[in-house]
Amino acid sequence: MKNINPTQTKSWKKLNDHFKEIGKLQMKDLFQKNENRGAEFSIQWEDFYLDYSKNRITGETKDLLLDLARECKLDEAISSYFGGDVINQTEGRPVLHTALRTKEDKNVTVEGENVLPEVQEVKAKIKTFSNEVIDGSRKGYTGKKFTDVVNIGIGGSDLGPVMVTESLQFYQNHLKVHYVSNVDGDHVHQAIQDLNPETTLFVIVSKSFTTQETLSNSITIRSWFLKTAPEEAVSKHFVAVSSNVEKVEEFGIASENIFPMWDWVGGRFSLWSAVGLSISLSVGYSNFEAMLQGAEKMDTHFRKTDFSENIPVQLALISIWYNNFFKAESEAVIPYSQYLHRLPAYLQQAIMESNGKSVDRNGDKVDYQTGTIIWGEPGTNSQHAFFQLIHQGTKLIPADFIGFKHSLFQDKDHHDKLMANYFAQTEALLQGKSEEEVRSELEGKSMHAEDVKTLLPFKVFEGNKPTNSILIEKLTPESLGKLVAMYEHKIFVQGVIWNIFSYDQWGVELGKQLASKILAEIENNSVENHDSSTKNLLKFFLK
Ligand SMILES: O=P(O)(O)OC[C@H]1O[C@](O)(CO)[C@@H](O)[C@@H]1O
Repeated sequence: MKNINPTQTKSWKKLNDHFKEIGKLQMKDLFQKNENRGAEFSIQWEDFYLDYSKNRITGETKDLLLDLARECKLDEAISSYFGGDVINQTEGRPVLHTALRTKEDKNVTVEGENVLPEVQEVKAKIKTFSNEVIDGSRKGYTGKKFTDVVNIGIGGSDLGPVMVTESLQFYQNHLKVHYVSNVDGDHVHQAIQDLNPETTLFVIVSKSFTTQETLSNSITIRSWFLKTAPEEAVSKHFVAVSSNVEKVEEFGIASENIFPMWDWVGGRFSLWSAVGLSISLSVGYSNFEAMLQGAEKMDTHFRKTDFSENIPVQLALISIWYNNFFKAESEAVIPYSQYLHRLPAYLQQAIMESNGKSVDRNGDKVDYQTGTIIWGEPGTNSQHAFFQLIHQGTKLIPADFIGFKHSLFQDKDHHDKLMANYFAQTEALLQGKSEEEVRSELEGKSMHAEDVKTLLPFKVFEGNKPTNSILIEKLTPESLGKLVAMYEHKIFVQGVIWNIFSYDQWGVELGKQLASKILAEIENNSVENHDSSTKNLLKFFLK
C-alpha cells in the first residue's frame, strides 16, 4: 500500500479551505434549497438503504472527499487487501478474513498457496460438528444430549460470537450458549454454577492460546468439570479454536477436537472463521453460512462499486470529515433493535483496536487525528439515557442510526412506535427547535411572558447534528453479515486514508506485561518499585 500523508494531498488542503467556508452551514438550509437532497445523498443497495443526507456536506464536500480517497490510492489499497498482500506489515501478514466468505471456486493465495481448500475443510468440520451437537447424535460422556454451550474467549474470540448470537437470538435452536470472557472469577463461577457438566459443551477460543483470561477460565472450568466427570470425558466436552495447535494439545485437547484458524485472520475480524463455532451451534450451520454470504455480497459491493455509490467508502469519508475537520472525537452507533445490543461493544474493538494508532506507516508520529471513539446503545433505551447530550450538549457527535423495516415477531404496533422514534430522532437532530418555535409553543400554553423568557434558552435545540440512517429490510443472518462487513470495510478505508496500520494492536501489550509482573508481586506479597500511586494501591490491596 502506498505511503501517503493525507494532510499533504491537494484534496486535504482543499477540504481545509472548504471547511472554513461551510463549517457552520445549517443542514436544514441545504434541505430547503434542494428538495432532492434526500435522494441525492443516499444509496440503495440490495436490502440496504443508506441515507447520508443529514450530514454537514454539500456536493462539493462529497467530491473533495472522493478526491482524497483517490489521492490516497484507495483503489490500489483495496486490491492489495483482497489480493492477500502483506498489508499487516508490522506482523508480516496478509489480512484475509474476506477469504473466509469467498466463493469456493475462486483462488486466494497466501505465500503462493491457495488457502480456500483448507478454509472449506474447516467449514465442513464446523458444519458436521454443529449438526451433530444440534441433532443430538454427538453426546456427552454419560450419553445425554448437549443442552448448553460455553464459549470461553476474550476480545475477538468473544465479542464477535456474542454479538452475533445475541443479534440472531430469533434464529436460535434449543442450545443455550453462554459466554465467559473476563478473568474476573465471579464471571466464570456465576456462569457455570447452574450448568450440568454432563450436558455442557465447552468451546475454548483463542487464536494465540496464550491469553491469560482464556487460559485461566479454561483451567477453572476443566477443574470444575473434573470434580464430577472422569478424565476421559474431557475429549467429549472440550473443543478448541486456535491457530496454535501445539499449545492446545499441551492443554489436553485432542487434535480431532481442534478447529484451526490462520494467522491471516485478525482476532477482531475472526467471527467468520471457526471462531464462529458457537454461532453455528446456536443458530445452525445454514444460518452461519447465510451470514457469510451476506458479508461476501458486501465485499463485492465494496470492491466493485464506484466510490461515489459505495456504502463503506461513503461512511468512512463522512466520518473522516467530522473527525479531521470538525474535530469530532466520537461517533455513536444506535441500533433500533434490541437484538443488536452488543453491536456497539463489538464495534468498539473492531474500530478502536484497529485505528487507535498515532504512528503512520513510516513509523512517524502523526499530526492529525486518527481513530474515533465509538459508543452506543440501542434505541429507544438510549433516548432515555444519553440523547440529552447529543441534542443539547456541547459536543458534536455524529451518529449512525440502524433500523429495520420489519420486526421479527411482526408486532406492528410496537414496530411502528419503535420506528417512529428512529425517524423522529434523526429529524429532531437535524431540525432542532428555534427560539421562535419554542416561544410560540410556550405562549400557546398561555405561559406568562416573564416565564417564557426565563425558560426559553433551556428549551432551544440547535439542531444541525449529523446522522446516517441505515435502513435494512429485516434482521436476518444475511443482512447482519452485510452490516458487519460494511463496518469492517469502513475501518479499512479510514486506515488507508490516515496512513496507519489498522491490523496490529501493539497498544494492548504493555498492560499485559505489567499485569504479569504485578501478579508475581501480589502472589509473593511483596510490592516492588512503582510510582507512589501504584505502590500505595498495591499495599492497600495486600493489607
Ligand atoms: O484469541 P486470542 O489470541 O486469545 O486473543 C484475544 C484478543 O486479545 C487481543 O490480542 C488483544 O487484547 C485481541 O486482538 C484479541 O482479539
